[in-house]
Amino acid sequence: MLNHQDLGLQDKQLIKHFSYINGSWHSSELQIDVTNPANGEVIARVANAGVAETELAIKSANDAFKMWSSKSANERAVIMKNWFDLMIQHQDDLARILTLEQGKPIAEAKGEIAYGAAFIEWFAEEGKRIYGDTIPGPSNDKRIIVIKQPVGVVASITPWNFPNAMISRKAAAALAAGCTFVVRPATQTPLSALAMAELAERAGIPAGVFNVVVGDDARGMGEVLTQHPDVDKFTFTGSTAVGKSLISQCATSVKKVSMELGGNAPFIVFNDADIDAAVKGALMSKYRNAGQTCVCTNRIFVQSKVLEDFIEKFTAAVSALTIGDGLIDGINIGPMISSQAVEGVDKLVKESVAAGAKVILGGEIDKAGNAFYQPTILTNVTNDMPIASNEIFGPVSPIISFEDEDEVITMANDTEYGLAAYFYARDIGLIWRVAENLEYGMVGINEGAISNAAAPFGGVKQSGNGREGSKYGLDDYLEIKYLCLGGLDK
Ligand SMILES: NC(=O)C1=CN([C@@H]2O[C@H](COP(=O)(O)OP(=O)(O)OC[C@H]3O[C@@H](n4cnc5c(N)ncnc54)[C@H](OP(=O)(O)O)[C@@H]3O)[C@@H](O)[C@H]2O)C=CC1
Ligand SMILES: O=C(O)[C@H](O)CS(=O)(=O)O
Repeated sequence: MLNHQDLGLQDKQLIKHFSYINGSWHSSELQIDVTNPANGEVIARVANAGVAETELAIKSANDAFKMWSSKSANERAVIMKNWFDLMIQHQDDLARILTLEQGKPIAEAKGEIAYGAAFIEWFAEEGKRIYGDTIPGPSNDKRIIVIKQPVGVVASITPWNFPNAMISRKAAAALAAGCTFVVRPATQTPLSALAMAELAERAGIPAGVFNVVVGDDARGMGEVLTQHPDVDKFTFTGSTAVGKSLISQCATSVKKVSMELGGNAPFIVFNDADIDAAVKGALMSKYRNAGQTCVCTNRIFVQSKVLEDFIEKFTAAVSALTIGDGLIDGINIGPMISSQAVEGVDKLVKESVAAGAKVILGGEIDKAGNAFYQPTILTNVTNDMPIASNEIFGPVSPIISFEDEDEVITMANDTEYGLAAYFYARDIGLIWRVAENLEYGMVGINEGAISNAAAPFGGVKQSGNGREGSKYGLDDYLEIKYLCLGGLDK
């Protein structure tokens, strides 16, 4: 196992080994090996918390709720701004920790830290704008008043692919609303979450307000987080399959729920598109994080007149991508999260080739190691092939040709998912018709990178419910209370 000196951090105190509960580090036997997916090296060992620690974290959050929610929005904003400043100040170390445990290229990891911190900055300010209403009543002896109040204790479970930003996207809104927060991060990537807790403590976030419980008993800890009577809201980011199970667990106590789940994004190139811009957008939306994002392009639809031109230019661009250890400057494609994930992607490719798809680039596990999959392009793909009907979650571009607008909208919508979609066109009538007819929560028009703190991130159909980021992102952490003030005519 590497010791802290080998991790190359400026601030070695950012590597934490124990869950953070009620403002203290809960020591117990170090049982979970955190490994670098690029080489399988153990970079740290962390304590394996479980149900008991999860219950303690919920109790701590519940005990802290009155204190935190009674602070003014300004008071909370000052503390959150400290947290934002510390995240930015330690951006390089946080990015290095992230790449070491998750694998993404260091430039992307730095981008994730800035993206994650942006939610803290955004919601520190947004918390000051939690407005209520007065509504003209049915008679002059009454007044109708609406106030908004924090829902209470928020529990969350987050995935490995964005181990910093998926936590801050939730915690920032929760804390700004006056809620307290418990997160159980993915077992493979706990270090980013624990580093966030270290900086939260330094920022002055009071004990019990932000808690991180790390453990490999996902199911047992999840049952507590979704069913404990002191949890008022549950929020999850991860696969649709797990999300469905968690929603049903929340039903037992009718908890507020928000879900950011899987996707199957279409990327449509129309005949009148700027092909160079479309190639750039497809590269960004497909190969970010080695294709391991829920908003990654999953199917590329190209209209027949521009098919050959697009394939030629896109193939040249993908061929230029470099694959290797994410810590090496200039690497575009790091390892996937595990060799098992690589095998899953390779299986989809091989099954689709057997069904008639053609590999024109890549299509194999890379010589860099068993967690590396070559940036791949398949042509002659149909919408019913495994590579098109499944969420790939890997660096593979299936290209499907089409003739007309109605045909491609039908194919693009033919999925249970509805998270992100993208298309490139210039005719304004076409743009409006396609934007309105795509059944997705987010649509990139002549743009392949659409995620930012100001925008409402979320999906429809089986990609989830609720929105994260933007002014809408607070709604999931607030309750509306109606006050009827009567007897005013005396
Ligand atoms: N919509 C969005 O914003 C996002 C969606 N996703 C989707 O998630 C999938 C890939 O991410 P991945 O992490 O593999 O997804 P998973 O759903 O397998 O895991 C997500 C989290 O849920 C935990 N978990 C798994 N099973 C259970 C359970 N039965 N009870 C409680 N918790 C559980 C995992 O813990 P552990 O790690 O210990 O297994 C992890 O922390 C893809 O479908 C992707 O689209 C991912 C990121 C963002
Ligand atoms: O987990 C994910 O896939 C993220 O939500 C994608 S993004 O927010 O970084 O675009």
